[in-house]
Amino acid sequence: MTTTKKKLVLIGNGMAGVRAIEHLLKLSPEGYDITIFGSEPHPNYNRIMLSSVLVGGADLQEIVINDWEWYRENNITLHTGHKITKIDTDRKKVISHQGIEAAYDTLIIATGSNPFMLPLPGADKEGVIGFRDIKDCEIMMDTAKKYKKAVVIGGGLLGLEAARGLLHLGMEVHVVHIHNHLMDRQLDEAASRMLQRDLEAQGMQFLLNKHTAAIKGKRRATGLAFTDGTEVDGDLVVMAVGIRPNVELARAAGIEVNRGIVINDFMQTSVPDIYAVGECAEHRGISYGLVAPLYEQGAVMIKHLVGVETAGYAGSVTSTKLKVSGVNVFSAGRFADTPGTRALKIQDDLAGTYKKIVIQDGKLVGAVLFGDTADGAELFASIKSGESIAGREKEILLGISSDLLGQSSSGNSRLESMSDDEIICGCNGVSKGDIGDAVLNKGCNTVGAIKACTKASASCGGCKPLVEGLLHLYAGDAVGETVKEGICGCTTHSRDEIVAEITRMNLNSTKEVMNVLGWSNPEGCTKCRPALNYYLGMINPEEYVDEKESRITNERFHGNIQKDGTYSVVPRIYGGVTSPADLKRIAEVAEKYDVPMVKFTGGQRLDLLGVKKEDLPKMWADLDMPSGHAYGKTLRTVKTCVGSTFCRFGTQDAIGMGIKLEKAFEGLNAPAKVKLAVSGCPRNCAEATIKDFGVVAIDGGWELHVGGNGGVKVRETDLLCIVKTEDEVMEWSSAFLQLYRENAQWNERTAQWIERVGLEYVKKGLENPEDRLALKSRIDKTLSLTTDPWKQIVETDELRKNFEQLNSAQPVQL
Ligand SMILES: Cc1cc2nc3c(=O)[nH]c(=O)nc-3n(C[C@H](O)[C@H](O)[C@H](O)COP(=O)(O)OP(=O)(O)OC[C@H]3O[C@@H](n4cnc5c(N)ncnc54)[C@H](O)[C@@H]3O)c2cc1C
Ligand SMILES: NC(=O)c1ccc[n+]([C@@H]2O[C@H](COP(=O)([O-])OP(=O)(O)OC[C@H]3O[C@@H](n4cnc5c(N)ncnc54)[C@H](O)[C@@H]3O)[C@@H](O)[C@H]2O)c1
Ligand code: SF4
Ligand code: FES
Repeated sequence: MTTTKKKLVLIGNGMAGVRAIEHLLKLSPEGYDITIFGSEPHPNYNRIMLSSVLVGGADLQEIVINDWEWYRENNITLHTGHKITKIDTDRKKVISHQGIEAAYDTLIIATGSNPFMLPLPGADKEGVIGFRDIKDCEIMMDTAKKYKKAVVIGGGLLGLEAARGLLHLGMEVHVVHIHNHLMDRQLDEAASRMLQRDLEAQGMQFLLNKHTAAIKGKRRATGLAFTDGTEVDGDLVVMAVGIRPNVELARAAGIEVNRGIVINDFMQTSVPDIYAVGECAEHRGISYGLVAPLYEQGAVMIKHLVGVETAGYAGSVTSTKLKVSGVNVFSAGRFADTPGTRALKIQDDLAGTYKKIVIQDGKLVGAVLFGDTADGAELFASIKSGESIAGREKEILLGISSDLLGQSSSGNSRLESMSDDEIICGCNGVSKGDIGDAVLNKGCNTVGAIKACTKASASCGGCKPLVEGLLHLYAGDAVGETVKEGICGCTTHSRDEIVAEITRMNLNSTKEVMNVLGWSNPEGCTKCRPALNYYLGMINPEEYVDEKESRITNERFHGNIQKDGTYSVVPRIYGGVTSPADLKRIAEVAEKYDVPMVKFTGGQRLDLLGVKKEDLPKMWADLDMPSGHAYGKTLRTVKTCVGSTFCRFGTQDAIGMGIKLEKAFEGLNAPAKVKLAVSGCPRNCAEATIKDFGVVAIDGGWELHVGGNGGVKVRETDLLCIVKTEDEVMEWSSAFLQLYRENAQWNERTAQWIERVGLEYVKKGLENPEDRLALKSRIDKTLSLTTDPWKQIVETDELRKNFEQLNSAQPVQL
């Protein structure tokens, strides 16, 4: 007899909700039919890491916690970009704004928070944002390309991390704070002043004790006006003044709501079969805004749901660490001096360190650290344990980091006596047991390996001392050498070592490389898998079979995914020269498939935007034009000016040269995208001097320029050499691109590569004609094997079926 599974619906595809589902899958893998609705168009990602994305420490792909594959593998029905607008508690179903309905036996609400947007005059202007999601991050990155000045309102954790990111993006940043010291919710004044001084040294500017009265500007924000009559300029205003639990949906459904959705110790709301977890919930009067307590709530909730005996959730003590590089700040528990508490402080202005511990009834109840935060994890463990520190206060104040494996008052090592369930890494919900498993069963013998395997210490880094302590506890003498930086957390091998080993041992699959070179994470990650796939193809173009599944998402779909989940289709238009017939065909296809926007790109071609993924192969077939590879790490465009064909200044045929180059290099796999341009005279209308390879015609020849970039960090090219003939242009461009392909790191643009290795290195590599010809013959071999991906899919039944299967899955936007 088949038993029907219970239906579980989760509203909110964020950190707390999906973490709870992970627990459910462990405890009751077959018990529930799970449906998840998320209003963002992304799979579950690590919101914490948005701060790292802004400072270039991670890219959006790297912050995905569970990719689309995970949902599929676990038979979870996922609706991204679907906001639930109604919970019908009588009929036990939820309804999305697009009208999708899903019935539930159990409902979990995990809708998180909304940034609190100060209701100031002008708050609705363009350029006024919060900092909460990928969209906000993208707006900041885009704005920094066009504007120079940013103002952040709020000098808390979020505001300072946003400000650091904007500084990194090249903006001038003012932080406006309502109190007289920063991070007033986490730090006392002494620590806060030290923090301010260090952040000022990084270029951040502060306006303290300021009350914003209005946002200036007409359509777009241009700055702030304060109640004291002063003003500050800013083309971007980021509000980071706290968050508000997202409760409207629950309130409208008649669920009891206070500040957050009111829950009991098992995360049950006032309505039967409806739970709430995460920032949207309020437990014993507290709505938490950090992941560690939310993960704790989720674990208890799921045990309760599946009937595993558990104590109720009793609330959490929290700790925070500011994620700004070059500044170490830690705060935990009740850090303020209040009646009944005693505080011990030590401040070293020379070393720039500060430490305060707060004691009540012989127990540690709070701590603030600045400058040296190594003791943070241990202090936090002591606060949580509630152990007596009577008689040891000064010892603790003077430094207990060496005490990690020392004796606690109970006589056991504190780390040893922790239970396996205890969370070590709050940011990633990694327990002591998970770390033990990584060391004892998965061969991790360095902190880097544990990080790659479990994600412990991968976000704020605050737990690193505890992870180190546990590593020593479990591995003893087998602890590995201090880890040297590998290409990602899965390995300690550098790019050069990997390429050398692939060549030496003739390795020919990503799996083989990972096995042979002892990857700590046998599946690899989004950083190393595409890199290995590229290196293998670059070294062995004839034998290596490209692994589609190791490619970045856009390359798997042969189109750029847009923020609404649709795709863009950009056919190749060699040198920017088109014909009436091609234009007609593009227009017909655009009409036939209801393409919402047709746009000229900066690379002189047409972009059909907003294409449904199921229409892609049909459109490619109807267009019958090669892919423009607008999505890949490959040759993008060759921009040309009209050159001598029509322009009276032109000295050479720029169009002809450009088309020749584009036809030669289209489809070439490269470490990163590659853009070329050809100008017909030094007036340089094709902007060749901000391209990876730029060709500028001069009287009787061509200047060849390399390493330019026009993106976030504009870089003018370096002059490589001057040549006379078109054949020489082809020879030098081929040799240059192959040298770059063979030597650059994965994801490294030519501009970064040349800055790293130096122009002299490049010139040396190319100066000898024999070397040039050898490089050219290697690139020619690779180029002879390239095929047009659209055509291949259109014409090959099996590939088309594979694509359709990929298609029926969720899009991968990150
Ligand atoms: C930049 C930044 C840095 C941070 N750094 C840290 C840190 O270092 N350490 C730390 O502990 N915490 C940090 N946090 C806080 C942490 O990210 C949050 O506490 C955590 O993400 C909350 O998880 P949640 O699931 O409750 O909410 P969320 O992760 O916000 O998930 C809620 C999801 O529900 C969706 N949703 C809402 N309403 C609906 C609806 N009606 N229908 C469908 N979907 C809906 C939302 O779109 C969202 O995707 C940071 C937050 C930010 C923004
Ligand atoms: N490293 C981390 O742990 C981290 C990083 C980012 C965000 N977060 C979490 O995200 C959430 C949001 O962070 P947040 O910093 O916005 O919240 P917050 O409440 O911690 O800080 C907001 C700050 O803004 C100030 N403020 C309030 N009104 C103001 C006004 N009108 N003008 C100027 N300043 C004003 C407050 O004094 C406060 O210091 C929090 O839950 C936080 O814990 C954590
Ligand atoms: S670069 Fe020279 S040849 Fe080309 S369009 Fe400009 S002026 Fe004319
Ligand atoms: S606690 Fe933040 S990375 Fe572990």
